[in-house]
Amino acid sequence: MYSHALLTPEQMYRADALAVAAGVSSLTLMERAGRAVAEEILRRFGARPTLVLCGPGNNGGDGYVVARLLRDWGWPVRVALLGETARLKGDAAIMAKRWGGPFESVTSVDGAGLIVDALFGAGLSKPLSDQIVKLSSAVKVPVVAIDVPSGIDGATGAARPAAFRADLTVTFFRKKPGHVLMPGREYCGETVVADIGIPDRVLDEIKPPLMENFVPELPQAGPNQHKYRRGHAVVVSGAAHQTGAARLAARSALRVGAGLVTVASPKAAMAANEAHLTAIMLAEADDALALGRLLADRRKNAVCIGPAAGVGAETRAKVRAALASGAAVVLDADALTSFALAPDELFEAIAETPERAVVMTPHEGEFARLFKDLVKESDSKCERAIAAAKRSGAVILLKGPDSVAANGEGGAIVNTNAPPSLATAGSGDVLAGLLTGLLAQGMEGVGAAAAAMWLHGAAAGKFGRAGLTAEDLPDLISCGIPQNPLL
Ligand SMILES: NC(=O)C1=CN([C@@H]2O[C@H](COP(=O)(O)OP(=O)(O)OC[C@H]3O[C@@H](n4cnc5c(N)ncnc54)[C@H](O)[C@@H]3O)[C@@H](O)[C@H]2O)[C@@H](O)CC1
Ligand SMILES: Nc1ncnc2c1ncn2[C@@H]1O[C@H](COP(=O)(O)OP(=O)(O)O)[C@@H](O)[C@H]1O
Ligand SMILES: [K+]
Repeated sequence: MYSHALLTPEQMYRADALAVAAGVSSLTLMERAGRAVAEEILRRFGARPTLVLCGPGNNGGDGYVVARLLRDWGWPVRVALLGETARLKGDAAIMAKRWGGPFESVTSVDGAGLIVDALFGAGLSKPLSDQIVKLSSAVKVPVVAIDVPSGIDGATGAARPAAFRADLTVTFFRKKPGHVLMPGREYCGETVVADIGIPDRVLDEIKPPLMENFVPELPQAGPNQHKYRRGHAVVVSGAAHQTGAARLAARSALRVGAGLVTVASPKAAMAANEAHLTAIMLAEADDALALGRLLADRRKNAVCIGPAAGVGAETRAKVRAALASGAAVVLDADALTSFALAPDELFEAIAETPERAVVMTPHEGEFARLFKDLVKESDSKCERAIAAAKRSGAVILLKGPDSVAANGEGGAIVNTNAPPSLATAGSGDVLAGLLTGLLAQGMEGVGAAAAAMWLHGAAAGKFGRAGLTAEDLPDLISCGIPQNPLL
């Protein structure tokens, strides 16, 4: 448990304090932190002139340890201090003394072949000064950041207002949200988590509600499996000239293991759908009433509405019919936009049957339409998704390079395996279909959302760097997952 937890800087301070209370000295933690960074440097770089930029707090303290060890191992090392040695306190002051070498002031990065960024870590409390911003943009050599690249907010991943661009970031015990949320993830380069001896059991007290996504445990078909036991997913088709999105979703639902999948089609779109469907079934549902009748068959236990559904009253009525059916519901794209002028109507309809799963899959634009006041940049993507889940009564899968799945209990999972090739038309439809197929197989809301995000990213990852189209994705989904690169 908690092996993929993300700790905010505050929770990390708590973990630190609990470890100290359990008998590990804070100076030992700092020594191990610095040693872990120095060892990672040694693994990747040959000896070269190294400049360690140290800030006024414990991040700087870790920096002195790195400087001392690299120097003792024969590297040419310089230390630059932001502030004065006389003002250093506690463990950082002790480690500065142990370094024992000269201190320069933080003015330039000239002459360095490697920069160790130990300016600010968890304690970043205000925006970087103009001088540091300038310095960060002047760096042309590899950067190894201690804990987080200076300027990145560990809680949100935001750059305040700029940050060092690291090739390698070494953090301790667990990652922070800022390591996985954008833009922080990009600024970190490769992120390594080092064990510095903080016992895992401190997490039983902290109970961190955020985590990084990981290889999902998927429903398994046993030898006595029967297609009706694997769920029946329904995907609502758009109008005659907008049927492709629903078929992408339907194909993905089938591929991910739903026993049966039916496309519920308007009468005028039946011919187009019929021409393209084979294993997937087709049923006519011309309006909300007909959709309600189709979903009255309780074996149809998960329904997806939104991909190219059309924006307006008809889609709103179909959403209400889906929500009233008792099946698990995935609301995507047009199903969300259709409620832009009256989001509370949607939330009230969801509240009528609180026991079944509803998952909404907005991208940032759709999110802003439904949750106008939850778009403040100062809030982390996790906080925004959690607030939206609490308000709407649905699981929120807020998409992007760092998709977040959140539930109303305050938990959130950040996905990190999605390559940028997924930014292609129709890939969201595939995600919605995967989610529907997993819900049909009985997965609960946030678990299904996390698994769908992971499968989606893994499928795209199997393709080359360019050329991926949404049509390729369903065929790249294999549920015998390859080894997770994150583990
Ligand atoms: N488990 C832990 O929590 C451990 C933490 N360690 C290190 O300790 C660090 C946290 O140390 P601190 O709490 O001292 O925090 P930092 O060293 O990150 O920064 C705090 C200091 O920087 C100043 N400051 C913050 N933002 C500034 C800005 N933009 N411009 C100028 N000054 C600014 C603050 O006033 C304070 O003096 C971690 O990032 C990590 O590197 C390690 O020593 C090992 C264990
Ligand atoms: N830069 C990116 N890196 C990784 N994944 C991305 C990126 N941009 C978009 N995605 C993913 O691609 C999908 C796009 O969905 P969406 O915005 O609904 O597009 P569409 O409506 O065209 O299908 C989402 O799952 C999103 O998380
Ligand atoms: K740093």
